[in-house]
Amino acid sequence: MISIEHAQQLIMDRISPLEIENAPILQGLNRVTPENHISPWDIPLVASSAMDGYAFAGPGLSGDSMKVKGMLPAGQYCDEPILPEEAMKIMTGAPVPPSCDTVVPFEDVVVKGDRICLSKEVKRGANVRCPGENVCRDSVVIHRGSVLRPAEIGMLATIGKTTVPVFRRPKVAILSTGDELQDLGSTPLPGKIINSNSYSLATQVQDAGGEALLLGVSNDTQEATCEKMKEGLNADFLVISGGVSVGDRDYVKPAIEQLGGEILFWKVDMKPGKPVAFAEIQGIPIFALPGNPTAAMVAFELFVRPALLKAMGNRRVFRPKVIATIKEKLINKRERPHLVRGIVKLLGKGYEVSIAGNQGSDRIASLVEGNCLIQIESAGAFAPGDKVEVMLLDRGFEMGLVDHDFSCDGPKGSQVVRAKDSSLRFRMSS
Ligand SMILES: Nc1nc2c(c(=O)[nH]1)N[C@H]1C(S)=C(S)[C@@H](COP(=O)(O)OP(=O)(O)OC[C@H]3O[C@@H](n4cnc5c(N)ncnc54)[C@H](O)[C@@H]3O)O[C@H]1N2
Ligand code: MOO
Repeated sequence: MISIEHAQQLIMDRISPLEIENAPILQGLNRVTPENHISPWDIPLVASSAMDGYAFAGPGLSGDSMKVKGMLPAGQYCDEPILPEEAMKIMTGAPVPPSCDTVVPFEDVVVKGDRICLSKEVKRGANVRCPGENVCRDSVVIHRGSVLRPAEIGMLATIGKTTVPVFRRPKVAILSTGDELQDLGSTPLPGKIINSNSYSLATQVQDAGGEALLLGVSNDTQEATCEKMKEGLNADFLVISGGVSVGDRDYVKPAIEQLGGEILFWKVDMKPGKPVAFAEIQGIPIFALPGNPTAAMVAFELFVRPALLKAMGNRRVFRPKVIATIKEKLINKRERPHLVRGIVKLLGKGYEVSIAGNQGSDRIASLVEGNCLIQIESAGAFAPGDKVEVMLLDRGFEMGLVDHDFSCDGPKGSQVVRAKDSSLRFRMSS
């Protein structure tokens, strides 16, 4: 059994960034660009007004009077000379006429017929944006390796780009294994359950920026598992859930071997998620995650998400961690480090974390209610008030915006009930 960190290292060593493609800028969001982007022009291109007001040749003294020659809206250029003791009415963003260098806002003049009178002193150059002041021609405005957020997309548009080179999104095939699985849209028969992992894992892929391809379910035979896995080898990654432990019908490892794959590790010293395996078949990275829904999602967070982010050119691939004050006692009597699902809140005095209900590896409710993982080593113990490191799973919480409060009243006619083990409260219509 290897450590989480060692497993992550082995994975990262095997993942290289995918090819680069030119995407329309609207499809560049949250992706990484491998190139520096240089502005072909100055912004503003010519000196322009920062205020709605009057342009004139400055400076101006309080009481100075000027004749207003006309009006310049944004988008119109005027090279007509403006003489001393003359001014041009000008709107924000309009080019300042070449014979002017100063703008006085409307608020600082008194208008008398076709003349204005300055009500205070105006320094030369006031309220004028110089050429290149915002963006300088030939300067790098976005550096290679940047993640394109809305601000970067806006900057690309500012410098006239319609497309942007970005790393390709990985195609990630998702396969669930197990005779007990029924398709979504049916009601589970005794002994059966709905295949939920395909959907949680597919959306984790999407959330990371990848493209999920659902392969459906393979039955618990080695032949069926091999057949379905072969389909997944057309993708960039294959993520499998279930069938990777030591049960009589756990065929994922034998199927990988039958397909000539190399298993790089199996079993990580962690709970949930111990029986996770990482392999390669024909150069395609294969993640075999445990079937337990929470174990599968936690293992995805730790191992698959960073790999997908690296493939998309990201330098920061691991979730951020913060120090939080724990509200309850937490003890790990197990032999494995435990990744406890928690609820972290950003309060005025910093982060505070509580435990998200029952921590069974099957309890997806702990991830519905929770938004972070608290790692506690084997035989570790935290007392209320201790500072603990928590991994934020959720972007709202990176900014401390979301408050998971399940106690609010539901719609009229509904009542709040608790799941049997009180890990989650939810609403039921009466
Ligand atoms: N004797 C041992 N038994 C088990 C061990 C062990 O070390 N020795 N490890 C346990 C741990 S830890 C885990 S985790 C599970 C993982 O087992 P598998 O990966 O082989 O998963 P399955 O047995 O196929 O399923 C486990 C559980 O998850 C449910 N499941 C499976 N697929 C889905 C799906 N697509 N959607 C929703 N739920 C799913 C499945 O019905 C089982 O209840 O093994 C322990 N056993
Ligand atoms: O490690 Mo398992 O993942 O306990 O459920």
